[in-house]
Amino acid sequence: MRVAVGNDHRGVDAKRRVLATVLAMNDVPTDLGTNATIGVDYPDFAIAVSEAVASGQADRGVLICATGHGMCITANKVYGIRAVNCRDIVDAEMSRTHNDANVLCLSADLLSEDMIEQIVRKWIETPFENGSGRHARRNEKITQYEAAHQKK
Ligand SMILES: O=C(CO)[C@H](O)[C@H](O)[C@H](O)COP(=O)(O)O
Repeated sequence: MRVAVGNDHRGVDAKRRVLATVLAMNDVPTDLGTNATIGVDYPDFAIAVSEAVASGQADRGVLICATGHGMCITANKVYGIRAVNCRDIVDAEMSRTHNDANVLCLSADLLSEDMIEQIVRKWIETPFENGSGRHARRNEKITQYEAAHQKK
């Protein structure tokens, strides 16, 4: 699996753990930055990662900022992105089984690096469940709304 990874200045150390985790799972990470610890703007990196996923250059994306909120808000503006902010492995698992989430957002400030590794592992290894079609039907409703209201 190809995994695009991005972060703001608050997520540089946590991003290194994410990259190492993805590699250890024999998946292929791409670091879309930043490696700067001076203040940057999280939307720049959320958009880069989300567009990589939306265009098919990456299969999934992982984004890290102080809380994960700013990354998640931004990522969900990109057509086709289902981004979630996960704080534990139940969040990670259900966001895959029920929501088919394709971008994972993480808090660098509120999660330990060990917890980040556990979340990333669970989120990458968990397949979409479909749920006798009900999860796919709900995702399709989101996609239809998104397509109908897309502005050029
Ligand atoms: O969007 C966020 C918070 O909701 C992100 O966590 C950012 O990392 C955070 O806002 C950055 O804050 P800073 O004071 O500029 O370091």
